[in-house]
Amino acid sequence: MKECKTLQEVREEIDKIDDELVELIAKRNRYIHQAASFKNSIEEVKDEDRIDAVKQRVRAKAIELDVSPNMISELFTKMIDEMVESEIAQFRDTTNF
Ligand SMILES: O=C(O)C(=O)C[C@]1(C(=O)O)C=C[C@@H](O)C=C1
Repeated sequence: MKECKTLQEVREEIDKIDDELVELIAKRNRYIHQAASFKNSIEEVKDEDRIDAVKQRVRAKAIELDVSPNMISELFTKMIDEMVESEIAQFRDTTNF
């Protein structure tokens, strides 16, 4: 990690990380759309067991990296909720459900 000399430099680094985060979320979203094509029902699209497993995994990762697990849980809950809705919309579009 870079040792910054000024607040301006810190903010430039934060901006770069924010761009990377958004790019990664967009990439995750594209995989969500691929996932829809492997599913045969709305129950499969909204797979509660898998959602729980994802959330548990990222909570454990947050603890390992010393980041608030509650913050990570909230971020992932919001992100997955939105992605499930968009996966359902895509599923309905492609299956005329
Ligand atoms: O793993 C899947 O089946 C996905 O579609 C991905 C994902 C996720 O966002 O992680 C989204 C919807 C599912 O309900 C479960 C998990």
